Amino acid sequence: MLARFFSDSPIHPCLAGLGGCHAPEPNAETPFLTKQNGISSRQFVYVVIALLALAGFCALLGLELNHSYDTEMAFARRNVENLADSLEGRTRGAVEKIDLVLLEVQYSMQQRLAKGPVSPQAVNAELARLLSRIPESQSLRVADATGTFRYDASGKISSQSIGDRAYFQRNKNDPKAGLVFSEPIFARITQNWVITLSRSLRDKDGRFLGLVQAAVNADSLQQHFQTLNVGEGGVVALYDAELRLIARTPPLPNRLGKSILNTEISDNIRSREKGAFEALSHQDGIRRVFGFRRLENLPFVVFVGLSRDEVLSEWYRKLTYYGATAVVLALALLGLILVWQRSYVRAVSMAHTMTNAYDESSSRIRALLDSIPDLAWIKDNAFRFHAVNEAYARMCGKPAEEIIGKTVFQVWPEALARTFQNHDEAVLASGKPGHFEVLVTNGEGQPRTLDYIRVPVHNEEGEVVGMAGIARDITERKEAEARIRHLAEHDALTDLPNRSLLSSRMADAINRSVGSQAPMALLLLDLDHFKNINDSLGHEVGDKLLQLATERLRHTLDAADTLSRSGGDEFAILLTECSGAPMIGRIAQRLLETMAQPFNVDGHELVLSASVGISMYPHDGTDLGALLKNADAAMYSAKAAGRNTYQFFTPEMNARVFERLSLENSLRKALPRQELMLYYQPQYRVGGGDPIGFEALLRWRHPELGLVPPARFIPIAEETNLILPIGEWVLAEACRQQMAWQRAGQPATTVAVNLSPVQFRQRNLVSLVQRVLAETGLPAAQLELEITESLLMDDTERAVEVLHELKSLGIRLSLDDFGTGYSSLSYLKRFPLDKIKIDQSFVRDMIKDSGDAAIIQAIIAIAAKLELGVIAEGVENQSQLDYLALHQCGEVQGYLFSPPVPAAEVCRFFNSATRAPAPMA
Ligand SMILES: Nc1nc2c(ncn2[C@@H]2O[C@@H]3COP(=O)(O)O[C@H]4[C@@H](O)[C@H](n5cnc6c(=O)[nH]c(N)nc65)O[C@@H]4COP(=O)(O)O[C@H]3[C@H]2O)c(=O)[nH]1
Repeated sequence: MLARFFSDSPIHPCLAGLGGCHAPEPNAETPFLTKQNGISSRQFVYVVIALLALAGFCALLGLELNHSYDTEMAFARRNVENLADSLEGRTRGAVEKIDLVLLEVQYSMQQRLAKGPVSPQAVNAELARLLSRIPESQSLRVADATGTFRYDASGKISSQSIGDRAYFQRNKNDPKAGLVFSEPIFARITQNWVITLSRSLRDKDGRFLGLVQAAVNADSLQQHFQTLNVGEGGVVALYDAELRLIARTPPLPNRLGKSILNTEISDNIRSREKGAFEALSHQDGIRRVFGFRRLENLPFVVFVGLSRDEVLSEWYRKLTYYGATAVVLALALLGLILVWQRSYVRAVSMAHTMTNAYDESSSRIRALLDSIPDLAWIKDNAFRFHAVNEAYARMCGKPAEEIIGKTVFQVWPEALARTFQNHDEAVLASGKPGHFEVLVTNGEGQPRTLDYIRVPVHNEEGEVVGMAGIARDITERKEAEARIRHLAEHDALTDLPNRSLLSSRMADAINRSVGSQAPMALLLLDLDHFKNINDSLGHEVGDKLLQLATERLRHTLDAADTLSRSGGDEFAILLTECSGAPMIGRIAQRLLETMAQPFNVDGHELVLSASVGISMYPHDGTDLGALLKNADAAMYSAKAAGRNTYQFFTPEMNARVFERLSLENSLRKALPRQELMLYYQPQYRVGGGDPIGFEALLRWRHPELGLVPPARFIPIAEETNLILPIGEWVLAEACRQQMAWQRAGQPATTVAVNLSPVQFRQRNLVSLVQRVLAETGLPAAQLELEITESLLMDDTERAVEVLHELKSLGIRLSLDDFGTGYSSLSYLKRFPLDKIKIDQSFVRDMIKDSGDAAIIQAIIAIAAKLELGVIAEGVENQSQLDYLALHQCGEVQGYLFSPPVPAAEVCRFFNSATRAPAPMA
C-alpha cells in the first residue's frame, strides 16, 4: 500500500527520492533509459522487424510472381507447341489435299497424252474442276517437257516458261522425285510469292512429258494463319527446310523468300524436330515465345510465336499489382515507421525528459535531504522505517541499510523507542502533525536534544499510510540558550546567581513554602572596607578577592541555599531550609567567621570582615524587593554597629536608611547654603613649641541635626561625587584661611587638607590646586595634601605621575592613615612624599598593644630610612606622647593638644599661656 502510495502520491518524488537514498531502489528498470537521442537499439529492432516483414511479404509476392511467370511461360510454351502442332496438321493436310489433286491430274494427263492429242478445253475444264477442290492453291497448270504451259485451270495459257526453275529441272531429271516443292519464289505470271507443288508427267517408258503444278501463294497461307489466335504480337510463319520464309502473319512482304538462318531463332531449332523457346525476332524486334515443328517428310517448318509481353500481360498486371501493393505497403510501412519513429522519439524524448526530471529531481532531493543536517525519515503505518537520510543514520550510529524495514524498537533503546512509538501513535491517531522534543543518546553515546516534527502521510484516497518526520539536533542551541540564560542569570565574575535568578529562586521557594510555615531568610553580606582594597590594590586583586570570598561562602552554605552576588562587594543569600532565627544567626556567624580568615591574593595577605543584614520571610517582606531593602537596612545597621557582625532587621533600621537618604539630600544643599565649615587641628613637633601646621577638618552644621561628623557624611559625599565640589571648596577655604591668618600676623605654618580618592581620580586636580594657590596667594610650600594609601595603590603609575606634578608645584604631601592599608612599604620609595601619618588606631592602643607599638616603631624606622617626616595622629595622653618621643616620632596631633577648632580660635595656639604639652623627659 505504502509502496503504491510512494509511487502514485503527488509527494512521491520527495519520498521516493529520500527512499531511493537509503531504501531499495523503487524501480531501476525504467524504460527509455538506454539512449537520450536518435534510435535506440530496441527501436532499431522494431524497424528491422518491420522491414523484414515487408521484405518477407515482398519475397512472397516475388515467389508468387516467379511462380506465376513460370506458369504463364509454361502455358505459353504449351500453347505455341499446340498451335504449332495444329499448324503442322493443317499444313500437312493442305499439302496432302493438293498432292491428291496433283496425282489425279498426273494420272489423267498421262492417260490422255498416251492416247494422243488432248483437247485443251477439256483439260482446262478438268483442271478448273480440280482446282476448286484445293482453295489453298491459286493455280493449277500443266507444262510440257520444255517448261511451257499447255493447260491451265484458268483457261488462260501463259507464255512464260518455267523450264529454268529448279523444281522443273528436278521433276524432269528425277523420275523418282515424287511430289516436288519449290523454294519460295516470286511467280512470273501472278507476280506474287508462292511455293509450288508439282509432279512430273511421264509416258509409259518413263520419258518426261512435263509436269502438273499447283501454286500456293503466301497471301492465302497468311489468311489461313490468321485463323490462329496468336494475339496482336503473335506470329505464325511457315518456312521451308532452308528456313526461307514462305508465309507469315502478320505479313512481312519484304522478308518473303529470305532465310532466317544464323538468327537466334535458327539457333534454337537447330537439330530439333519440335519444341518451344523464347527468342527475339530480328524481323520485328519483338520477343516471343515460339513453338515450332519440322514437318515430317515435308520440307517445311512451322512457327507459332506469342508475344512475350502478351503472354505475360496477366503476369505483368499481377506484377504491377503486386509491385504497387508492395510499394504501397512499403510506403505505408515506411510512413508508419516514420510516424512511429517520430512518436517513439518524441515519447523517448518525453520519457527522457521525465526520467531526467525525475532522476534529477530525485537526486536533488536525495542530495538535499542527505546534505541537510536535520534527521529525516519515513515510516509506514506498521511503524517500520521506509527511508532515512544520512543524518538519521548518523544519529543512530547505524548504517541506513540496517535501519530500513526495522521498527524503532530495533533501532533505539527500549525506553526511547517507547517514547517514539507513543509519538507516532499520537500522530497516526490524530492524523495531524506532532511536534516533540526528545533527549536521545547518539551513536557515540553523547546526549543530544532533538526537536521532532512528525506529519502523517496520506495516499490519494486520503488514508494515512505512514508518517514522515524531520528532527533537528538542537543540542547546541539548547546549550547556547542555557549559556545565555546562565549569563543572564549569573554574575560574570563569580558565576553566582544574580538578582534576577535570586528573584525567581525566591519566587519558587515562596511557592513551595505556601502552606508550610517554614521561615525563609535573606542575608545581605557586605565586605567591610572592600572599597579600600579595590582602591589600594586595584580591581584585579579586588576581583580575585571576591572570587575567593565566593568560594568560601559557597562552601559554608548548603546546596539548597542560594548564594548570589547582588553587586560590588555585596552578596545576597537565600536560606530556605532553616528552622528559625537562632539557626539563621548561627549561619550568619559562620559566614562572618569564614570571611574573617585571611585571604591571600597575589602575595597580599588580606584580612577582611563583613557585615550581614538579615530579613525574614514573610515577617520582613513578602517579595524580594522588600526583603532586600530590609536586609540592606540591617546590613547598614551591622556596619554602624562596628562591622564584622550581623543584624536582624527591625523596623527602626529603615529609619536609619531613611536618615541616610535625607542626609544625602541635605548634603546636596549644604555647600550653597554655607552649612559647611572647616575646623582646624594643630600639629606640633614632639618637644612642644608653637603649632607647625593645622589639619583642616570639614564640619557640617546641619540646620536640624546640628554638627554632623565627617565620618557620617563624607562617605555619602564620596558615593555621590559631591566630594568634588566640597573638596574644591575645602581646598580653597583652607588656603584662603591660611593666608588670612598670616595677613592677620599669625606665623606662617602649613595647612593640611584631606584629599579624597575620588578627588585624586579627577583629571584636573593639579590645575585645580595650581589655580587655588594662585587665587589665594598661599605659597605652595605651606599647603600639605593628605592622601591615603588606597589612593596610591588604585593606579600606581598615574598616582606617581600626579604626585610628581603636585610635588612640582612645591606643595607638601603626606600619607594619611598609614598602616591601615595593605601596600608594601617599598611603594613609598616611588612616591614623592614628605611625611607619613601614623593612624590614630595604632596610637590609641600602642601602650597596651605591643603589636601596635611595634608597627609604630617600624613606621618611624622606615620613615627615617626614607628620610620622610612622621606625624602621629590621635595622641590623647601623655603616655602616648612620651612613647612617641621615645621612639623619635617627629610630630604629633591629637586631643592631648587640641581637638579641631573653628578658624577663629586658632590664634590662641600661638599664645604662650596655652603652650602645647611636651614629653616628660
Ligand atoms: N579619637 C580621637 N580623634 C582625634 C584625635 N585627634 C584628632 N582626632 C580626629 O581624628 C580625625 C583625623 O582626621 P583623619 O584621620 O584625616 O580623618 C578624617 C578624614 O578622613 C575625614 N575628613 C575630615 N575632613 C575632611 C575633608 O575636608 N576632606 C576629606 N576628604 N576628608 C575629611 O574625616 C575623618 C574624620 O574626621 P574628624 O571627625 O574630624 O576626625 C579627625 C579628628 O577630629 C584624638 O586625639 N582622639
